[in-house]
Amino acid sequence: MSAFIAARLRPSLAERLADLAVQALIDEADLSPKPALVDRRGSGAHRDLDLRLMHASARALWPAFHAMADAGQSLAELGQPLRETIGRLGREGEARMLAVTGGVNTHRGAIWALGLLVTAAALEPVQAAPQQVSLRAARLARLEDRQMPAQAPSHGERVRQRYGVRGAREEARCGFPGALQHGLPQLRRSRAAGFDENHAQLDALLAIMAQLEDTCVLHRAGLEGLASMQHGARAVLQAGGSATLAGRRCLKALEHDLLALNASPGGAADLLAATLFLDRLEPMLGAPIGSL
Ligand SMILES: CC(C)(COP(=O)(O)OP(=O)(O)OC[C@H]1O[C@@H](n2cnc3c(N)ncnc32)[C@H](O)[C@@H]1O)[C@@H](O)C(=O)NCCC(=O)NCCS
Ligand SMILES: Nc1ncnc2c1ncn2[C@@H]1O[C@H](COP(=O)(O)OP(=O)(O)OP(=O)(O)O)[C@@H](O)[C@H]1O
Repeated sequence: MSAFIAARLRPSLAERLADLAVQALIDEADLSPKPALVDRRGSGAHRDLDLRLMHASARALWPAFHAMADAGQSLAELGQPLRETIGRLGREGEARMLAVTGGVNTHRGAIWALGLLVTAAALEPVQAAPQQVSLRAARLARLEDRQMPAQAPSHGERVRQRYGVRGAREEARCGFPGALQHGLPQLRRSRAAGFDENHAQLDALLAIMAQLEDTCVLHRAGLEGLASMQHGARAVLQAGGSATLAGRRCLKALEHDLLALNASPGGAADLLAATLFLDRLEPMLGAPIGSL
């Protein structure tokens, strides 16, 4: 193969970042057994979601992530034009998601979190450590999007007003502490303890759930649901994590409690996808191009 053809077959940076984001969404959806969320076993607490829909939605978002990465590279400056461009691309991504799912919200929070992270990664791919990328994503999230159309209050908006919690916007503006301070450290601790990747990822999800003010849970199950999620997740980790017999017993109890309350930790699931993206980003960018 000539060097010219080989160069044309290499995936671009934007393509690799979109691949990584979509893969993080697919892996998050597939991870099982997640308490009350869509996974390989079923739909959890959801009546309008299933695994096939989550996969179709994740794949349909590839062009949106690609366009955000492209914008990061071409505008090349962390400022208002980039913020407003990715705001528009994020809304177009949501519209595409809704078209593919027949109006069901499969990935609203995930488009927001991963969209910011993909853009932040594309801006300065040589500074790809989780801390560096999430800091740039936070700076983007803190900029106002003046083009944002007025909308009816979202579930998150209503919950924020009712309970005074922070929600998805603030989580991003603070640099995704759920992923950086809880998900990622737990993922790496569980791997270091010798647990397999599936259990390490489940433990990472539980570490996020143990402290997050998840507006999905608050919307469906109020403060009682939030307390159940946080205490139940903490109990699994304190029992030794999802790989141990005692931990698995607690995980079953947690799922039982969440299903009884119709609560589903969708925000924590989004932050697990963000955790997986950040965990894989630096190794992927350091690898020779085309090796993904
Ligand atoms: C910020 C978003 C998520 C809206 O948030 P809001 O809380 O108002 O809406 P809503 O309740 O519909 O969805 C929030 C979603 O975030 C996730 N979530 C819930 N709680 C949390 C939390 N504490 N932390 C992080 N994510 C959470 C859940 O998946 C939930 O479904 C987003 O849709 C948005 O405003 N996008 C605008 C387009 C944009 O600017 N995009 C930028 C580049 S992607
Ligand atoms: N595996 C998963 N299972 C369920 N939800 C998930 C999963 N992964 C991520 N999520 C997130 O959860 C959110 C969907 O939750 P939910 O259906 O409670 O939201 P909603 O549309 O606000 O509420 P409702 O469907 O109760 O009216 C999505 O924004 C999505 O990003």
